[in-house]
Amino acid sequence: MHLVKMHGLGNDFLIIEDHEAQKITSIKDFAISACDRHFGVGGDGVILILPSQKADIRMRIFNSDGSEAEMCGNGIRCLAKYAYERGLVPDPILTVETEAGIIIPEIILEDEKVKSIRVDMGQPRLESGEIPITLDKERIIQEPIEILGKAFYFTAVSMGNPHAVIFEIPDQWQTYGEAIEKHPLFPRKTNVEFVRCLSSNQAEVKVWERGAGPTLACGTGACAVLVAGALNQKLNRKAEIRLPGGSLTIEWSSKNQHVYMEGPAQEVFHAELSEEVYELWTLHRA
Ligand SMILES: N[C@@H](CCC[C@H](N)C(=O)O)C(=O)O
Repeated sequence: MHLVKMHGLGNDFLIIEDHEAQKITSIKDFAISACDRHFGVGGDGVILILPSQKADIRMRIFNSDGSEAEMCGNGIRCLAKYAYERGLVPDPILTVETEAGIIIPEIILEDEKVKSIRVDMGQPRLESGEIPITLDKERIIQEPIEILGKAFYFTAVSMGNPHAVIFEIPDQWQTYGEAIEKHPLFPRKTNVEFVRCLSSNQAEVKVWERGAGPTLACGTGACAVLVAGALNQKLNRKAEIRLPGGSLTIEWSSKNQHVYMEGPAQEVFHAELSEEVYELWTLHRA
């Protein structure tokens, strides 16, 4: 099986095209084994590039625990670069069908090379039913929650996938992140962003991802931080979101309310997975 490893700010993915993906019997088991950093290839998730009836191509994203997510911001930049450079799409502006709807990445070229990818991420969803969250309130903005004996305030934003944004970075943020991910308030679990605003144009963020744990970056998470920051008058509608793996520029347009994310994507290596390894992984998971 042929796969390509890519990353967006250190948030890393195994990219697999449709004809190769058809060889996989259980994508959940495959994602767990392949993403293992010791016994597998290593990655935060697996991305499948599939044909689409509604857009140029379709993306499916599976976290390293095998769960499927609706959207992935860093992943869609990787997919866009992959698809453009291999001629899977004709134009630098492409449409991608995701479980969160149609998303539109635009390849930004410099000297005919891909410099960055700017993605129209669509409008954020703020209604509690759309997050989803089981609180009887229209929107969840600076809502108190007690986690492991500590009081937090969080703002809930969906970028197709759920995010809980907290304007504080506690020492034990990973422990709190894991507990919030699985809190019963979130029936589909949640990604968690811990934020320190450095100014109205810059924020530092630590991310605990649903289904993957701490990652070096999260594109949808950065978008959720900007939206939550603007809603709480902590950030302007355009800001640099600094993640452990690097920065993303995020803008929430006041014209169409769409969120735009710009950042890089990098190819790391190609791999051929032997039948022997695939069988070993299958046995290991059985
Ligand atoms: N890292 C991604 C988000 C991947 C999915 C997420 N873990 C979820 O389950 O929602 C990003 O860059 O957005």
